[in-house]
Amino acid sequence: MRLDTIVPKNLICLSDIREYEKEVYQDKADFVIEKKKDSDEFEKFKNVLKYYTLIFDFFEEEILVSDNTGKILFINQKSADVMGIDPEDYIGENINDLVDRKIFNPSATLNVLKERKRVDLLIRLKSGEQRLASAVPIFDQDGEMELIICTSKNVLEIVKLEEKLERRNKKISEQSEQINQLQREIMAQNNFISVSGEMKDVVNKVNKLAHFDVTLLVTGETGVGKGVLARTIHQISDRRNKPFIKVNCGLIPENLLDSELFGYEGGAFTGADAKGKVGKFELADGGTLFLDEIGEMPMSLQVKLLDFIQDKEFTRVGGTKKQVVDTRIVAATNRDLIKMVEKGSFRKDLLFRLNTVNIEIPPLRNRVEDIPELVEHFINKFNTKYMMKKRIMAETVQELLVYDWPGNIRELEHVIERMMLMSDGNYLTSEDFRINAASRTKGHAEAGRVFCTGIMPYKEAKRELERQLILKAYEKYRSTYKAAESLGINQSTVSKLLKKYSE
Ligand SMILES: Nc1ncnc2c1ncn2[C@@H]1O[C@H](COP(=O)(O)OP(=O)(O)OP(=O)(O)O)[C@@H](O)[C@H]1O
Repeated sequence: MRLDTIVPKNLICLSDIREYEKEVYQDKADFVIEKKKDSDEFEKFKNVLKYYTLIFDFFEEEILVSDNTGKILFINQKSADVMGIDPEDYIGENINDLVDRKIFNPSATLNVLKERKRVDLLIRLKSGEQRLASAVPIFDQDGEMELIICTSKNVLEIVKLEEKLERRNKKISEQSEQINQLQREIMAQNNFISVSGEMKDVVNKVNKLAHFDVTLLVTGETGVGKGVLARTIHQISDRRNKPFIKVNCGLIPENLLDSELFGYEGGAFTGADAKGKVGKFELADGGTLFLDEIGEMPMSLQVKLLDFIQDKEFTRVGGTKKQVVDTRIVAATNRDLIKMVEKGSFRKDLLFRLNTVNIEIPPLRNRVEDIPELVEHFINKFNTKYMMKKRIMAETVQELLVYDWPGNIRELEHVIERMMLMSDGNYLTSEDFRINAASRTKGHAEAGRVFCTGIMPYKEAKRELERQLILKAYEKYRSTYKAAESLGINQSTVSKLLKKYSE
């Protein structure tokens, strides 16, 4: 409700309102009624006046309104209390009188009268207390100054608030420094190397996202570090003291994956434990479930996973009761899930759910600045492991920088290990690299030959050949389907053998 719609038109300034109010309270209603005969309007006005007086008196801020000559029109209760005066004694007086009586000094209102613009200044009250006064001029339609509204507040309170704010900001920055420190320590503990700008961007993204309970999808070629990153995310997150459970969806045969992930009730199927079994989702309750090679997950389980992401509940195999767990999902893949959706082998709705936030780790060839530090890290690691004291020639590092690294960091790690084991001297040379680099071994594989270098029991040799073939194919493709295709066998055989030889 606007005041000017209620207040009779001839009562336009606050001094008139105050007068009007006086008339009301002094029972001189005749005068008012004579001014405006409509008694309904008068009643409405009386109420509005009452409300506005109440509202202004309720304000914590001190308010003093004067006209364009400095004549005081209105003083709210808080202002009167602070100045130690009775408003009635001063309504109609000039601001100068208050200044002369040293009720306060200087006056922001008097400054506005001179400057015709907003004035903020520190004033001192008779009590010696300081206040911050802000006075603003109000102009009419013709640009004439009509009113000056002056508000003032306790400086001490402002200072106290500022100090409080400063203390809080300091605490926040200390806390965020502690978080940064923790993040740096975790990265260091995990030997997570990120020298390049590309990897620094990844680390920044992880640091921002780790604390939010959002499902994450980590993508990148094989061996770029998706697994290490998933563990790092868990350790940075507030779930760090709860379990981190990893499941490689490509390593577990399709028919077992459901019960592995979601568990089963006693006697759910032939051969099942009579007591039932808790699945990985439950084991990871409160923590993180890392679903590696998510692209290998069968369609039937994709639906179940999608339901879980949406509702945080699932049913064990052979059960009917809904299990509710607080498990965060971090998934990873080196496959192109968009293409898989197009081909119909991955659910579009699941991809959308997983892809809410995607962290893409670039291949090593696109962030060669990381190579020298990674090389140093792996040399130290294998020196400790094999009790060696080997180092690398600068020119060898140069060669490592220009190599393509199709198997990324995992390949680099294996090449360094091979070089260290096979080299004769204490310095790894370019020759060592050329002999042990993956491109060399690739040559043999492409030739499709297997050499026997000695005699051993037939069964043992067959088993060893099978083990090497399966692990090599999987290491190269990181997909049981692709590995199966390259070996000319079916995917379930690859899954079964991988499980057998990975244990
Ligand atoms: N930033 C890094 N700093 C140090 N070591 C790393 C880094 N990233 C990866 N590694 C190392 O490289 C190897 C491969 O990493 P990881 O298994 O996480 O790769 P991945 O992308 O999950 O591979 P895949 O797709 O084949 O499962 C591991 O030994 C890991 O410790």
